[in-house]
Amino acid sequence: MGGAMLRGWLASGIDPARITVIRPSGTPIEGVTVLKAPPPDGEVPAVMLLAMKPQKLDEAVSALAPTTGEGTLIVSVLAGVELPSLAKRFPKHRAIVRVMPNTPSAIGKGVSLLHTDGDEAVRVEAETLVRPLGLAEWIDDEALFGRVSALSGCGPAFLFRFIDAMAKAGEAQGLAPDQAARLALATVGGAAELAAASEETPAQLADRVASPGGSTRAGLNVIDKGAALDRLMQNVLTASARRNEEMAAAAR
Ligand SMILES: NC(=O)C1=CN([C@@H]2O[C@H](COP(=O)(O)OP(=O)(O)OC[C@H]3O[C@@H](n4cnc5c(N)ncnc54)[C@H](OP(=O)(O)O)[C@@H]3O)[C@@H](O)[C@H]2O)C=CC1
Ligand SMILES: O=C(O)[C@@H]1CCC=N1
Repeated sequence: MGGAMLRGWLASGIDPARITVIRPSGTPIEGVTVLKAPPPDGEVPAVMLLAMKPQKLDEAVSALAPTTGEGTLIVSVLAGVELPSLAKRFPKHRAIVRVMPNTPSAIGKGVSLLHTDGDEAVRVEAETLVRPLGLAEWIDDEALFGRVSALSGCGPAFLFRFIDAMAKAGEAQGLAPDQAARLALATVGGAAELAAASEETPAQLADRVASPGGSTRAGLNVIDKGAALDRLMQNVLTASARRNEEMAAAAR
């Protein structure tokens, strides 16, 4: 996820000289400084973005926490790890902002949910930081932030599965796999762009495709029977929210 955000920032024209990536592997990234650990006499960072897995946070804290200062804005994308859990581990900070980004940030089409207990200046700074990555939305209730992280944070994975499922269904009707994959992907991409550009709701747009008594209605009837897709998505988000809460509890 950190790599996707970095790609988005670099593409938006941010000065790479301002960025240092700290990753244990030290795997280089073109254009930016990559270190395996913070330099012992390094500058206090203006912004520190935490993007390791929540399970790796405690391993990382001993090296990272001493490098922050009273002026450091800490931005965490760690799913489930709440502000008090971060503040306890990083006592020196100006403010802490939680961001739940998603991988389309890499192409400037991401969604970033934001949450902080900081002041208006902090909110402006955080929003300015993530704006080049796509849509930015504040969620002021931290419990809600955790519960809805799955919609946009995990959402790309759910949609990638949906694209695959459409392609597999096309294959089952006789299409070659590569052609089915192209058709499914272009259909989802085109439909998403149309919905974004339209003043009509997705439900209205679905009705526009469905000629009365036609083939789309026959397909929609399967999706709509017993609110099958609605119930599936509710179960999906509930499962992700439950896992998020488990990670929150572990970090507390
Ligand atoms: N994947 C996604 O779509 C999203 C992920 N997130 C959050 O992003 C975070 C990372 O997830 P994801 O990118 O999938 O995981 P990955 O395993 O792909 O990446 C984890 C990164 O953390 C680095 N890392 C591991 N240990 C340390 C350490 N001690 N100090 C500093 N960096 C370390 C790794 O470095 P190296 O490369 O050297 O191995 C790697 O770059 C998670 O907290 C997750 O909740 C949030 C929203 C969406
Ligand atoms: O799977 C995860 O836990 C992270 C959070 C959102 C997307 N990926």
